[in-house]
Amino acid sequence: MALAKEKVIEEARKLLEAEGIKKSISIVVIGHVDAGKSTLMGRLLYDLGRLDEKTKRANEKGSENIGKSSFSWAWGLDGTTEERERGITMDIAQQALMTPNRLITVLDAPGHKDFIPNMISGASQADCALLVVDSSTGEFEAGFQRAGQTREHLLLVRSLGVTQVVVAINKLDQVEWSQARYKEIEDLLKPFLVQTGFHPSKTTFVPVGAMQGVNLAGRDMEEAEELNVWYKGPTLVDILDKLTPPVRDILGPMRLPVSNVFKGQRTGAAVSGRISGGVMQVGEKLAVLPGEETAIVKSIEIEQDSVPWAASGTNVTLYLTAIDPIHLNVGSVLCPPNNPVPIAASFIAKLIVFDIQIPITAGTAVEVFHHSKDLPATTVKLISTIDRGSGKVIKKNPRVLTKGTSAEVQIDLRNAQVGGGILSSRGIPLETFAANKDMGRVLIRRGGETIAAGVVTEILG
Ligand SMILES: Nc1nc2c(ncn2[C@@H]2O[C@H](COP(=O)(O)OP(=O)(O)OP(=O)(O)O)[C@@H](O)[C@H]2O)c(=O)[nH]1
Repeated sequence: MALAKEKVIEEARKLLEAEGIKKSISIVVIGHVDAGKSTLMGRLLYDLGRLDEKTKRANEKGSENIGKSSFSWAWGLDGTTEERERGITMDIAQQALMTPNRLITVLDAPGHKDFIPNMISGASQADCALLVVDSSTGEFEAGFQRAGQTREHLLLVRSLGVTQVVVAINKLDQVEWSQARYKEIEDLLKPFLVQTGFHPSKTTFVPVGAMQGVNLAGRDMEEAEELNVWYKGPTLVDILDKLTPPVRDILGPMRLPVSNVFKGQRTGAAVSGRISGGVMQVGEKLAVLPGEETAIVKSIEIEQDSVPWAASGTNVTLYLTAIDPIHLNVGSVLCPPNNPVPIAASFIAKLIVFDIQIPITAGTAVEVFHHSKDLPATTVKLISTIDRGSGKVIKKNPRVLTKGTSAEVQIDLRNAQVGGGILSSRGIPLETFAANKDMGRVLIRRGGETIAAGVVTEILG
């Protein structure tokens, strides 16, 4: 028997307010190629008891066999997730970390070449970014200069509404744990972070050595001796444990943007994603947008546990009945049939333009990337350029948008059938950023390259 909605909301509220309960938060790991992202996460999983000895040893052996023993920690993330065992291909690897006060979902993008699109789907679900930088001589500079990914990733997560960032300054063992080098990198990054729109109070720096596990969960070890001479601050885990959790809008309408679809033979249709508003419960009927289909929630899983209901901010797997799995797609949105997400084909977005060579003009053919889906669109009208700091209009009706500009732009989806015809020409489920943060973030791409990112300010139709 399903509980009355009010009852579920009441229970959710009680649970959220309860003392001692772990607050959930999602982080996306970003940084230049080879900065040590996977090593850091693999080692952290191990230190926090999420990677067992057997897997660790198998990874060491496996990576040694192919002559890449220095990558053994990264294998903890890249090879053996539960999802892989179930034979599911994922856009982004998800891992859960447990710190004393936080349940942290880590969104890590596997693969190198097509990294940016994967990172984007991670970033569009994240509350916080963990930026890993390589402190070795020349390497930080390489990652930070124009073509390096450090700047681009930071700009991207910020323009998608992520406001908190933790910067792990890694590989300090390569520079003899030099405090001066640590300070130098911090001093170079700080002004850039402010300029990108991160408030200094939401920015934390931490020195680490991911490979040796120095200052991740602790630094009570021989390898940390040199660091301990000058660093008395928190460990990475201490910092993660104090991240500000997202405000959960449990009273708002329920929205579940689908980030993965599983079509198991035994289990039937299942979807996963992070609830971005409201509450849902077993037995509830949900609309699957875009389209006319509905489904019934057969069961809800959080972290492999079956639960009767789930609230906004939680990553869930839903098993569904009364629907043909053919109607479930990555990018679909599940919501109550009586309070659906608007379907939009034309909207205004506030964008930040990336480091592009060819400027954006009115009429540029682009792709809108929203919740793991790419859709053909046109920048119909360049409304104004905006000062990033004050938010004031600098120029109305600009002729072109060049790199680094902030602007309001009208975007129309083009008449095209996409992704097996499921997302039709009539539009996509979209809301303004003010109504729902997760539903109101978009990326603009051109020829596979991300050229701008931002938030939806108005739905035109
Ligand atoms: N000396 C040293 N090497 C490290 C440290 N952390 C990572 N590495 C090495 O740096 C290399 C790259 O590490 P990865 O974890 O694969 O880096 P990544 O950022 O995930 O790389 P991509 O997935 O290619 O973007 C590996 O050879 C690691 O062993 C560290 O603290 N010290």
